[in-house]
Formats: sequence, C-alpha cells, structure tokens
Amino acid sequence: MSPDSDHPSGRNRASESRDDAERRAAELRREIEGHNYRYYVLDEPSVPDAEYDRLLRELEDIEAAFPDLATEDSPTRRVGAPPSSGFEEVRHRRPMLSLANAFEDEEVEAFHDRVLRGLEVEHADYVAEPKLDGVAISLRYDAGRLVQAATRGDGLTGEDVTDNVRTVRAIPLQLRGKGWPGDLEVRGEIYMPLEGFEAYNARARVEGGKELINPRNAAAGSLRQLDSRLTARRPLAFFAYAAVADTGLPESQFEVLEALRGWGFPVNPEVRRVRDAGGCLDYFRDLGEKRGELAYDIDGVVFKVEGRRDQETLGFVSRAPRWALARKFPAQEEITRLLAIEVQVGRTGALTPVARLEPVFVGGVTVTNATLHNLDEIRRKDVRVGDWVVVRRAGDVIPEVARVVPERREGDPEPFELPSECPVCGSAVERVEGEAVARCTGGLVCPAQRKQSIMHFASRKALDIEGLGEKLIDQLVEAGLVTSVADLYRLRLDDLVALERIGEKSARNVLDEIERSKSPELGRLLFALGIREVGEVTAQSLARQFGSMERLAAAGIDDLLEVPDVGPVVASHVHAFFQEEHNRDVLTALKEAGVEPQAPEAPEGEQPLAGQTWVLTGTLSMPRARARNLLESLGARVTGSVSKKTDVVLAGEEAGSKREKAESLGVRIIDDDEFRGLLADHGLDSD
Ligand SMILES: NC(=O)c1ccc[n+]([C@@H]2O[C@H](COP(=O)([O-])OP(=O)(O)OC[C@H]3O[C@@H](n4cnc5c(N)ncnc54)[C@H](O)[C@@H]3O)[C@@H](O)[C@H]2O)c1
Ligand SMILES: [Zn+2]
Repeated sequence: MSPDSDHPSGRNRASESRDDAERRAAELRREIEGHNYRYYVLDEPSVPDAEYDRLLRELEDIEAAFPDLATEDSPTRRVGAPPSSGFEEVRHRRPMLSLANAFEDEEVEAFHDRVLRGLEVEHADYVAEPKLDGVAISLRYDAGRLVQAATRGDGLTGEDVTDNVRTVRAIPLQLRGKGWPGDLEVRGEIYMPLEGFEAYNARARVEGGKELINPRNAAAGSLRQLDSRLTARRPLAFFAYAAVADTGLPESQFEVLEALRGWGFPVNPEVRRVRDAGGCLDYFRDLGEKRGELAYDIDGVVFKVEGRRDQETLGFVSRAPRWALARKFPAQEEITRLLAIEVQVGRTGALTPVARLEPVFVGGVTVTNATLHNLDEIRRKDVRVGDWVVVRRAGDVIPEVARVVPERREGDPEPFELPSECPVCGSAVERVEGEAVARCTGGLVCPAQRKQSIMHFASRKALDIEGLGEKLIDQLVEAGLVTSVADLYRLRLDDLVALERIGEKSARNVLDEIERSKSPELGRLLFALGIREVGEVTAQSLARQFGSMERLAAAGIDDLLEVPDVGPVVASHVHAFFQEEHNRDVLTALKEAGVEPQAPEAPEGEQPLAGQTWVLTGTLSMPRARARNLLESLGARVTGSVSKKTDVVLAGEEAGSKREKAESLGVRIIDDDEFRGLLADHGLDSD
C-alpha cells in the first residue's frame, strides 16, 4: 500500500501514548483473529497476505514497545487456528511451528548474525528451499506404512485428514528403499499445481460452481473436505521437507532430504546447500527470477541451518524455530481503493473496462491501473467504484483486480454499467448475447480502430492494395490524410510525396493500386469492411446470397439467418454493422469515390447442378463448408431452409426437422454415400 494511503493499517502510524497503543492493539487483535478465521477455518481469506502481514507486524511492534500489553493468547504468539470440528484431533508429537519472516535483505543478514553468535562460529551452512504456498501436513509411518495424516492446526493439535491424504498420489502409502526408522513422521507441503488450479477454476466458471481464491487456499480447502471423494477430485501434489524420529535420521537437513527422496517422497528439485548470508541472498535472487516458470506458487525461500545438532542448539521462540527464516518475495497481491472504472476501446473495437486505482506497490512495481477484463467479470466479482479491491500482479502479467474486499464496502454503490455509445467515436456499442466482450460498431470510423481497419481493408485477402502497408498507413493517419477507408480514394500524388520516406515512383504505384482496387468482388469488399466474425468464407456466402451491397444492407436478421453457415451471432453483427449510421456514411463515401463492387460470378467450368437449390442437414462425413463448396463448384445454390423451391436435401446422420420437412414436401433426399457417388461421377474428390 502506498505510504500516503489513509487506510488505518499503515505501519508508520506510531502509537503516541500507551492508551492509544492499548486501543490499537485490541483493534488489531480483533481484526487479525477475523482474518485467521477466514484463512485457516474457511479457507477463504478476504485480504491479501501482505495486508495481513502488515497488521501482524504492527501488533508485534506495539507489543515490543509495551511488553505488558502482550497477552498470552495474542495472535503474535500463536500458530494457525485450532482444529475445526468435523475432524478427529491429532496431538502432534513435536509442535508444528510457523517460520520467522523476512521482507528485506538486511533481515537475512541479521538472522545470519544471530546464528553465528548462537553457534559461536564464523561461517554457517544452510539448506535453501523454495517456500511452497500450500498447506503443511504431518504424515506418520508405522513400519513403513502410512497410518495417519494431520494438518498443523494450532501447532499443537491438528486435524486427522488421513482419508483425504490417501487420495494424494504423490504421497507414498508404503515407503520404498531401506533404512527408514520404524516410527517415522514426515512433514511437507501439500499444494495445488497452477495448471490444476486454473483448470479447476475454468471448469467452475463454466459450470457456475464456486471458484478457488488462490492455490494455497485451494490446497487447504481440498484437504479439509469432509468427503474424501471430493479431495480426490482436486489436483493435489506434495513435497517433503522434514522428518521427525527418535533415532535413525541423518545428521543434516540436506541428507534428510536425500533420504526422504530415497524412501519415495517427492523432494523439491530446487533445494540447494548455500553458505552464509551471501549464499542465501544469491539463492533468493536466482529463484526469484525462476518464480514465474515454476509449475506451482511459491511465496518465498526458506533458509534452514544445515546441521541438526546446530538446530537443537539454537532452539525455538514461541511460534518459530530460531534456526530457520522465510525470506518472502514481494507480494503479488495487494489491497487498494478503486477510484473509477474507465472504458478503453481497443484496436479491434473491444470495450475494456479499466480500473483506476489509488497507487499501490505490488509485484515489484507501482500500479495505478488494472484490467477488469469485461462486464461479466465485473458482475461476477461484484466490483463497484469506491470498493477496496485486491490487485494481483504476477510476473509480467498485466495487473488485474482479483476480487473485492466485501466487508470494507461503504454504503451501497451503484453496479457498473457499460456506456451504450463508444467513448471514442460515439457509435453504438454492441453486445452479442452469450459473448463477454462488448464492441464499438463504428469499426470504419472509430479513431481507436482506424489504423487497424485500414490495414485490414488493404490486406491481401481483402482489397489487396499492394504498397499500402502498416508504416504508410501510420503516416497517412497521423498526417490526418485518412480518417476512414473512403479517404484512400481521395489521395493525390502531392499528398503522398509530401510524406517522409516515400519517393514519387512508389507513390505512383500505390495510387495505381488504389485505383485498381475500385472494382473489387463484392465478397472481398464485404470481407474488407471488417464486420465482426465475417471472414472470407462468410463474406462470399453473403455476396452470393444477396448479390449487392444495397440488398445486404437492407437485410433483416431473418434474411441473414437464411444464409448457409450464418448463425445468430454473425447475423447480429452484420445487422448491427449496417444499422450504424457512421458505417453507412462510409459506404456512401466509398460509392461516391467510385468503388463499384462486382456481383459474384458464376463459378467456372462444368455446371451440371446449375439451377438447383440444395439444403444440407445432419452430420456429414466431411465438414459442411466443404460439402457446400463442392456443390457450389458444380453450380448448385445451397440454402439454409427447406421449402417447395428446394430441389435436393443432402441428409447426413441424425438429420432432424429439415429431413422431415423435405419428406412432407416430397423433396428428393440423398444420403452421404449417394452424395459421394455423385461427386465421383463429376470427377470430384470427396476426401
Ligand atoms: N490473508 C489472510 O487473511 C491471512 C490470514 C492468516 C494467515 N495468512 C498468511 O499465512 C501466513 C502465515 O502462516 P504460517 O504461520 O503458516 O507461516 P508461513 O506460511 O509464513 O510459514 C510457515 C509455513 O511455511 C510452509 N512451508 C513451505 N515450504 C516450506 C519449507 N520448504 N520448509 C518449511 N516450511 C515450509 C509450511 O506450511 C509452514 O507451516 C502468512 O503469509 C500470512 O500472510 C494470511
Ligand atoms: Zn468507437
């Protein structure tokens, strides 16, 4: 959070007097307890970890300044939360503790100094391990067989989740190799790999289920299901990082990890032995660079004193060992205030809502804007202007508003609505049912889309204006010479020659090309207009069906639906395009400039099916578009619905109502095999 923020958790708010401190400490404890409950019991935190860590540190600072304010049960002294009912309790043989946290390099150096002093040595070796962002688990093995699995709980007592843990494939039910202690406890982290996490959420979005907040809470929540069949469906994995036994364990942490590997446990491959603070910090930096490539979330690095005897010498403080330290990465999630939602128009006309934020330091940079994706996402997350929101910036990914902090909403702000007109050009905004993205329909006139639309217009499959490339288009638009494609036809030699880096010869060539493009095939011109979802094939179909721009422009949705392969989405895009006044102006301007589209020609060659009208229905053994092309190349007209004018219905498998209608009208019906025979008769290859 920015230092000038007015949120009460700012750490620099020194407590002036003891009374203030006492009040603030009580406030902090209440708030932290609330977060603990949401995080450890519900597996559904509302604030990001960074915010929680700040609150905890503020409380630690107060307790350090006024030691008599520190209560026995203060959250600064406790680990996690007591086990929840619904599970048997498991008393840990040795407490499962937390880790001391470091947010700065200096804190790593201070830790190292304490270790050197504690052990009375000059150098110290550490094992450096990725700090997995998952959930700690304790696994008991009796004579090599898994007999019990428990969560950390409050550190002393955990929850018996044995049945659930048995469904995690990475955890051996029976130890391998040899030399394992007969009575062995293995500790490690159960986590959800990112891929599985994203796949799970993608499915939840489609099926309308509940999404998981982050991989760590996903892992914890999965493990604490009361029905282990639900756990089995979650993609969980495991890394071991510690072992507890009375005898029979190697003397150093590194060797313990190697032994665990030999006994069949996955051990993180990034684990290294390092020396002194310098070695720790190098490792931290290197792993930080790799963080984005890992298949799982890590939130930092753990340094552990290598020798087990040395660990014992150093011992523990209330909630963490003195021989270990977690150096945390910069937070990828932060909390800040949503000041406004602005709408940007992209090069393709997509309207993107963008969050204007109170500046916040997250993922290593200061973020002032974040994407909100689209209106559906805003609705799903119920984001409203003025809310406190969690902003996420992972690696180089564009920052996004991940979620709202609901308990901090003030009043009852209005839900956000998209404008009905494009904020850039004023054209109508279209939102097709079932599509997430809303778009400006003024593709041909909208300044936000200008360069893109001209480039598309001139491209090879459209009007194929050679020499009119991206650079020249940039120059033309920036010089104000071209605001829509119709302006291309008003360009003069002087205009072009006046531009930088264009000689007279190439200017002439471009003008010749533009002149030549004045009599395009109708289908190409339609494609060139850049109507959404109208690709080359659809443009050709539209051209064949309607024969002229005027007829197409006058077509209603129902007329459009008659065209083969045109469904409701395309029909609605085409309709909206021609409804938009700005677009009609450009079409008029094109006409005035002398652009005359050519009606589609009859295909060349033999036309044995000329004059026949065909309808395709059911599942064919080739893609429908191909069947249609083949028929058209033989001269047939292919339409979408069966009527008395239909000559032949080609009915594939599971043909439904169209087939019935053809039967009732007495229209000839042929099947896939007959169709292939017919193609073969005309020398066409059906494969
Ligand atoms: N957002 C919230 O509301 C909220 C609430 C409570 C706690 N938290 C977060 O939870 C964390 C505190 O929880 P904590 O007490 O578990 O401390 P911690 O997560 O900082 O460190 C201890 C834990 O690290 C894990 N760990 C991962 N890799 C390890 C390795 N190689 N070796 C040893 N341990 C490893 C273990 O599970 C261990 O229990 C903080 O990050 C805090 O921000 C957040
Ligand atoms: Zn626009």
